[in-house]
Amino acid sequence: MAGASLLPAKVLLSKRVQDMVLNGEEPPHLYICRDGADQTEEEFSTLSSPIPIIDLKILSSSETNSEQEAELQKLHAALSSWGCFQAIGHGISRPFLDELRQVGKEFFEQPMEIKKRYSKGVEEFEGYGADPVPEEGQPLDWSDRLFLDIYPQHTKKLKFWPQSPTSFRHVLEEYTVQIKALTEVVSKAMAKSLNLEENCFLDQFGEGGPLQARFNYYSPCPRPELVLGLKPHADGSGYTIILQDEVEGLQVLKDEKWFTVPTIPDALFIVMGDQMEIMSNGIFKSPVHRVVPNSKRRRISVAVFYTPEADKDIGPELGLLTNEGPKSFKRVKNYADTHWEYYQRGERAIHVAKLV
Ligand SMILES: O=C(O)CCC(=O)C(=O)O
Ligand SMILES: [Fe+2]
Repeated sequence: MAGASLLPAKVLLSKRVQDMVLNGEEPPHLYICRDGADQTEEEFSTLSSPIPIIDLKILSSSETNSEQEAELQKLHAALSSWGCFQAIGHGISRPFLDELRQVGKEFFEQPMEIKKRYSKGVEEFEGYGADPVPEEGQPLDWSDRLFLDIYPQHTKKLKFWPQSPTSFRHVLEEYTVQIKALTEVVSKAMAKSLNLEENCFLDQFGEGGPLQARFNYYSPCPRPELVLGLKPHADGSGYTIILQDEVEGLQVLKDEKWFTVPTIPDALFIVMGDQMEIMSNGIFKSPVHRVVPNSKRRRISVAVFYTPEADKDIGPELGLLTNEGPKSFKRVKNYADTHWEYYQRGERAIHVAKLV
């Protein structure tokens, strides 16, 4: 144990957190990033309620009525203050969401030798493992992941797609179809909430705007106050759609306080990434969020990142640029790569696109 805690990041990241927990190991030093002195558990739970809930069913109807107008205003308010919302009425059935949670759980709960068939290299993104080695001095996340490119079709690398549980591939393919449809509804609603032409964001993403899925497995931690399941960050995506299980852990930073995202079984949590903040000229916020571990229960989530096509220039929608609201961001390309460089250092990247 004592020896294990001095291992370098590269070696630690070639081990799975899940294995350390099964072996009864305490977090090695490179995972330790907190002294347990931030907000208490009680404070988190009392702050858990105000994250807005938006009914996408109301927003997906093509005819505009007063109910839709009110929901669009709610969406606009949610994204300009929180940068995130709980989506209900999204049309993906509860039994299907349960199936996705189930195949994710079954994958991680298999013996290590089966999971290792889908292993990534420590410097790679795709496959089973942990994030690539961060820069020196950066803490490691108390979690394991399975990261997969899921759309467009030609980007899929099936060697990383689990064959067990046997329904994994089929369920993820079906989820991809449903999420792709959802991105259309959400992107159009966001445009309408800003009084823009409804396809404007979809055009910026491009038809081939990639979708990438990350199955996150947060093992319980014997010293939860010392580590994080996922360090504080804002996403580099356009936006991210997160399916949680019944265990809380995701928190969003607002007004310098951490708010726990409640678990709602049939809701999808949608959080803006930096590229949506840029495209909305800063009206929508890309919030910092993190995952705190639990001492007893494991938590699973499935995050799908929706990102503009890599080579496409994106920038603030012209319809938002007025004398009162001058251009706040320049046009950028391949922002996800820049975001990653900064993420590795524990920093945000959005300033690179900012016009002062
Ligand atoms: O596990 C979660 O709920 C959040 C995941 C997340 O923020 C991410 O993968 O970027
Ligand atoms: Fe995130």
